[in-house]
Amino acid sequence: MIEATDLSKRYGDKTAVDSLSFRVEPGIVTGFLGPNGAGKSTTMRMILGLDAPTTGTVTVNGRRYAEHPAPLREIGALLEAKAVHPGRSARNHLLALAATNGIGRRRVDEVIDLVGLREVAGKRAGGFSLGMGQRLGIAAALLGDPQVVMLDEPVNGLDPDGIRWIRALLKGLAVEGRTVFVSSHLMSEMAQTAEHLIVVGRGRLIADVSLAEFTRQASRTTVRVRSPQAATLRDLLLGPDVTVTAGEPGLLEVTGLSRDQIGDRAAAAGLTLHELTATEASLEEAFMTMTRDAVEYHGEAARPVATGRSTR
Ligand SMILES: Nc1ncnc2c1ncn2[C@@H]1O[C@H](COP(=O)(O)OP(=O)(O)OP(=O)(O)O)[C@@H](O)[C@H]1O
Repeated sequence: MIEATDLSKRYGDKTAVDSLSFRVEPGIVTGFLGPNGAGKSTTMRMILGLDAPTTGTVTVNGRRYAEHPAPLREIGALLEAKAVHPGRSARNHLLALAATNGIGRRRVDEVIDLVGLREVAGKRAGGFSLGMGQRLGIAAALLGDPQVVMLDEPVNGLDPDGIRWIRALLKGLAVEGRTVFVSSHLMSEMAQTAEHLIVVGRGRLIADVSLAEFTRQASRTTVRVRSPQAATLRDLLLGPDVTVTAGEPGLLEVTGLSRDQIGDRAAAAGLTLHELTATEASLEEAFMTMTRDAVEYHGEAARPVATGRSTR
């Protein structure tokens, strides 16, 4: 388990992480989601003791990283920056890491097999593709057979095969009962991978919610209805929990009724429909709305982060 309590990090007058409190539970994949610059990498660096918090604490399995006698056995991490000697083979890189952490050679071969690098284990890591480099980084993270695995944007730049492989690996690690914490700035990616979401914006916690709950909240359906008798239809549909917005002539946008209910009511009243389309807000849209609100609340410096990511 990872537990952050009132965790903050300031660089000069820049607050990268702002009073974050959350728990990352074992047995599931938890997504750490936020737009670029939200403070995800900084938080992960503090979890690993690479950056000292300005205030607050963060523990891994009940202790700060540095207080663990063998931290690699508690938490394995892959941060964005790679630290592999390009002239060294994948196996030698892992052997060196294992030796300095009291881990046996057998485990090196195990992790090489686990990440599918057996055939290239003797080759120079400098010649590795991005995907192979990522696998090597994950092998290093798993070397100590840690209960907690943490990856910063692991699918960035990977091809679909690599992405599928990482998703399956993360889910497998969670099924084994491990704590799996993975960051991304893409809601669509987290929707495929994570069961729980911790969402941050401008260093602050915006949501700590299951994916199922997030999806339920996000998926408000709107039905587009086009009819030559739009005004009559509008009066027919309006009710206590129903909103009807009139757009261009003949077009209505309805929330609070399903597509079928609208079609049935129109048919019963003998009204003609030219279009009846249900549109669901995508998770990506819901995420952007959520982070944009938080970002705006915290001032104009954040605006480009939110608006710049708009897909529309
Ligand atoms: N060493 C540093 N000195 C000054 N500012 C920093 C430093 N490290 C991070 N920041 C700032 O803190 C904020 C959070 O950065 P961080 O890298 O943690 O965000 P992130 O959510 O990981 O973003 P990304 O998805 O782009 O990696 C950013 O505004 C960044 O510019």
